[in-house]
Amino acid sequence: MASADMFPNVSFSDVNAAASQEAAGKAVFGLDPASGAPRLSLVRPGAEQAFQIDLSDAQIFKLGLMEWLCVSGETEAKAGVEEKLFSRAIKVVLRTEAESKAFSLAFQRWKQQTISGKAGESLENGSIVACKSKFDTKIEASSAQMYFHYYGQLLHQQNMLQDFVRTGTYYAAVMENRADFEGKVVVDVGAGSGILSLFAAQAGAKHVYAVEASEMVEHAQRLISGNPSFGQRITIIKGKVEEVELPEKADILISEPMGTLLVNERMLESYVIARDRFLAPDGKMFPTTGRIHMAPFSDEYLYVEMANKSLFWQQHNFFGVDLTPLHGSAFDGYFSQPVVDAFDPRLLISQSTHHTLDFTSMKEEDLYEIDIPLSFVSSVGTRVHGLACWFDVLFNGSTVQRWLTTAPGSPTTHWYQLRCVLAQPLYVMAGQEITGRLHLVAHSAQSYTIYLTMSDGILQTSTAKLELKEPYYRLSQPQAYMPQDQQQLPLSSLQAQGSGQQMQDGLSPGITVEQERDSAAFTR
Ligand SMILES: C[S@@+](CC[C@H](N)C(=O)[O-])C[C@H]1O[C@@H](n2cnc3c(N)ncnc32)[C@H](O)[C@@H]1O
Repeated sequence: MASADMFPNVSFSDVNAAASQEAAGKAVFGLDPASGAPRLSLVRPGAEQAFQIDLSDAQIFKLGLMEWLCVSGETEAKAGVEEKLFSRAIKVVLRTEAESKAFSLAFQRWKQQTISGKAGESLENGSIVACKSKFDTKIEASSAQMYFHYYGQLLHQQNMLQDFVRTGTYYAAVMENRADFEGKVVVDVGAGSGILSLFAAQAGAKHVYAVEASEMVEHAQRLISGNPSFGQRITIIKGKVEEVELPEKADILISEPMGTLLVNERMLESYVIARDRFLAPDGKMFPTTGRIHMAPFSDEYLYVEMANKSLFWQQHNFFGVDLTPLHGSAFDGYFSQPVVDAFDPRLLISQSTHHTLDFTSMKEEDLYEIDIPLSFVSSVGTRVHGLACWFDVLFNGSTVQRWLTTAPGSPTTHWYQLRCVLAQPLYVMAGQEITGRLHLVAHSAQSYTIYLTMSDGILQTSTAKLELKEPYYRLSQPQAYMPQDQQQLPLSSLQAQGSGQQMQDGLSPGITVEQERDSAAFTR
């Protein structure tokens, strides 16, 4: 397949070389992984790199119907005068006129990515007319690199595929709604291994464009080729959905853009951008809407476990060193980590509330800051240790509406649930109102800072600032549920354990040994 980014059958030669030899191979447009600058690579079979052209200072000249001269320039100061030296000129020959035209368009499009300011910004010698893609202007390059590296590995795709609740629900949602796929053009937004594209093709899609930015495309291509009865109707396109061009509009988008707390990874923004770029008016989206659910919880064990972690810093004589000056910071640090685990829903002390995101109508900017007012009525008199959150998404099919839920008490998914724990718990009575605010602010490392306020409306208000990108994965065997009145780990017992001697194994009685989940560079 010849896409705008890769031309598999070209021949090329170095015009400058004394004994120039024509070589056959492929031409690939992409970004230099080190500098991020756009470049054209001409590669011989066996992946031997022949030439690399930096597009930021390159021009293209038409030599014939299918022949182009790519000239990359270098500026050199000679005797104080800037002189343009043409360091290299490569002749590229395409196979067909159509390919030749696509090659020239791709050259211009990739060259435009050189300009990295904001559109409309003025420079000394004019104003910027093109800009970095929406993704690149929002997201730090180092975060994106780590993110796509993570998804480029089969083990992480396998982790998602093996989440049977997730993958099975997608399969059911597609198969039960064949009418939404049969004879339709589908775009798979962030295709990964290509699994959802294969589901759409199984449901009778006319054609599926599988867009994926990571190196996973190579594996996806093999998976699709190995399933030829469906694979023939799937085209894999390497690139970000913010950047690639598709030849036609889609009738339906399918994607799995959900992270922890629904919004982590900021991929929902890419899903909304893909809607605006690729979806025909009245097209469908699978999933269609998402909801963040929230409820206050009481979990003395969890609270004590978290507070215990910082007791290490209460030692006055650690190899002769007083560690206590750092205890406060360590305590704050542990409570800035949202806890990811599967908890017993009986720990919730009120009905949950939810905040809905309608993927079909929301603006991408709506995801930059999400502000949710909280109001609950406690069903028991207890200590409130924080806010528990989970999410669900709806596949609003023409035939069947299907929900994928990550709620506590439902079959566990790889997202588990998320709890924001207050360093200062509140005490409430049965029937008392709990109010507050959950404020999520997106940042350039593809995640959110969480600001939580909870109040009993009279005397006590507790606040927390948490980093969604750095959760505490508290995963072990399912946590045993202990009724509220039997949770006997008051804070006073904590303080009693403060000596170095008692802290040697770092555990307190009754607390489950946690098992940190694979702490990969990027976790969902
Ligand atoms: C959660 S995975 C889902 C993979 C696959 N659709 C599935 O359901 O198993 C999200 C995928 O989207 C890709 N992705 C994320 N943001 C993207 C973007 N802006 N453009 C293209 N691909 C993106 C990631 O590399 C990753 O493979």
